[in-house]
Amino acid sequence: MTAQSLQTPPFLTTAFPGGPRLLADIGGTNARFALETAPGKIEAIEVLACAAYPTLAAALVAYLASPTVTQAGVTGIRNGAIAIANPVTGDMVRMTNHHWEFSIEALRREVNFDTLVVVNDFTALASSLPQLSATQKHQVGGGTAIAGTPLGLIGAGTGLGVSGLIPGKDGWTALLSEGGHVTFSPATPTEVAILQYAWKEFEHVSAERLMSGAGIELIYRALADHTDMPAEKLSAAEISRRALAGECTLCDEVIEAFCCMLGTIAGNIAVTLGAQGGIYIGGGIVPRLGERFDRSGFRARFESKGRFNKYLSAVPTWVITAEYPAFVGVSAILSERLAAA
Ligand SMILES: Nc1ncnc2c1ncn2[C@@H]1O[C@H](COP(=O)(O)OP(=O)(O)OP(=O)(O)O)[C@@H](O)[C@H]1O
Repeated sequence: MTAQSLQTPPFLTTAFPGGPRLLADIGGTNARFALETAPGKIEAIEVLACAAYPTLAAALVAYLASPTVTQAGVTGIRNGAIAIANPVTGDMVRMTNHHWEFSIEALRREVNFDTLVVVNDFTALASSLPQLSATQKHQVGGGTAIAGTPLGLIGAGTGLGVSGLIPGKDGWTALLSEGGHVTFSPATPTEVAILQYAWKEFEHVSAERLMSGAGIELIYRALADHTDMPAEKLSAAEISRRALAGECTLCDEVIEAFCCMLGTIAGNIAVTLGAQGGIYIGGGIVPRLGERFDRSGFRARFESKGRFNKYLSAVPTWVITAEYPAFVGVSAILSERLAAA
C-alpha cells in the first residue's frame, strides 16, 4: 500500500461546494484510490491489491477507513467517481479480468454518497490526455501532432485497454472502446508460431491474450516451445526483470516480441481512428520497460503498414509517464456530471 499526493495544474485552492470527492482507478490487479479536496488537488493516494479484498465495496470501505484518509482529516465525502477495467453499460458492473461485480446504485447507498459515477478506465484515461504536461509523457518517434485530429490510446496491464479522443465543436469525446479484444494479427513468421501456440490455449486469440501481463508469460512459453528451449514458470515481472538485466536471452526476445506486437496494434488504432494527434501508451507494463521500449522494434513496426508507412511515420507516439493519469480524467468526468445534474 502506498500513500502519496499529486497536484495537476492549475493549482486552485477553492474547495468544492459539495465537499471533497473520492476518485478511484480499478484495474485487474491494482485498485488505486485518492481524494480530490479542491479542483486539481489530488491527495491521499493509496494503491490496494484487488486480490486482498473480496469486493470493490470492501476495498473502498478499507480505503475510507485507512490512516491516510483519517489522518488527512477529510470527512463528509458525498461524491465519487470510479474508473474501472471493463465495459460499463448499465447498473451492474462485472470486471473482465477480476471476479468483482457490483450494482452501482447499491455501492452508492453502501458508502452513503449522493453521486457515484462509474466509467470505463480507458475512457477516463483518454479524458486526461489533453491535460498531460511535457514532463508527464515521453515521445517515442514520429513528428508533430496535428491539432484538431483524433488521439489514440492503448495500455497493456492486466488487460489491454484501448480508447481514443475525438475532437468536436464542444471539445473532446472519449471513446468507450473494447479494442483490446480485437483478433490478434501476427506480422512475422515467429508471431504466426506464437499465435499457433496460443490457439492451443484459447479458441479466440485476442490482442489482449498476448499484450498483457499474462500475455508476456504466454509469449515466453510459446517462444520456448518454438525454439526448443526449457521454460521455467516465470511471472511477467520476472521475465521483464531478467530481460532488462541482460540475464536471459529468451526473456529479452519475449519483451522484444511484446513491443513489436504492440507496435502493430498501435498502428492499427492510428489508421482506424485517423489519429494524427498521436497515439498514447499507458498501462502498467510499458512505462516499466523504460529505455528498453525506446530501443525496441515498437516504432518500426508501428510505421510498417505498406502504403501507409509515410502516413504513420508522421504520427507521434508517447509513453505516458504520469503516475496516476486516470485520476485526472475521472475527476473531469465527475465534474461534468455534477455540473449537468
Ligand atoms: N515489471 C513488469 N514487467 C512486465 N509486466 C509487469 C511488470 N510488473 C507487473 N507486470 C504485470 O502488469 C500487470 C498489472 O498491470 P497494471 O499495473 O496496469 O495493473 P492494473 O491497472 O490492475 O491492470 P488493468 O488496468 O490492465 O486491469 C500484471 O499482469 C503484472 O503481471
